[in-house]
Amino acid sequence: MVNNNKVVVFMKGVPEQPRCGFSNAVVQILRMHGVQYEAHDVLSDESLRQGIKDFSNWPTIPQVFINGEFVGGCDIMLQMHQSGDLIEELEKVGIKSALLLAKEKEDAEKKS
Ligand SMILES: N[C@@H](CCC(=O)N[C@@H](CS)C(=O)NCC(=O)O)C(=O)O
Ligand code: FES
Repeated sequence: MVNNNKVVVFMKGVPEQPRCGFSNAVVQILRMHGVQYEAHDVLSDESLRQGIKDFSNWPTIPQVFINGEFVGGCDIMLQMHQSGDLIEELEKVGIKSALLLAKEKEDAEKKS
């Protein structure tokens, strides 16, 4: 499952309707960066809810995987967003963040 897409998210609810503030925060961060991802609702599958915790050895939901590797939950994603590390991690797997694109556009306009 974690290899189905470059970015895979295990969350409570669905991206269109998150059912927890922590899951909602991850959805909002990924939206800001314009990232396409696959999401799984652990509330609709109790075995997935426990299974993903055992798999990543991380006790809570949400969980974000990039290129099959566990990256973190809400706090880590927020930290990576604020530090700029998220842009770098996405770039490593060939995803260009929408925030980076916007910044490049702005810089180009300043020059011209
Ligand atoms: N500090 C966590 C917040 C997430 C969290 O605390 N999740 C709790 C409440 S939604 C959780 O998953 N508890 C276990 C469960 O509901 O299965 C993070 O950075 O992701
Ligand atoms: S469902 Fe209550 S804090 Fe996430």
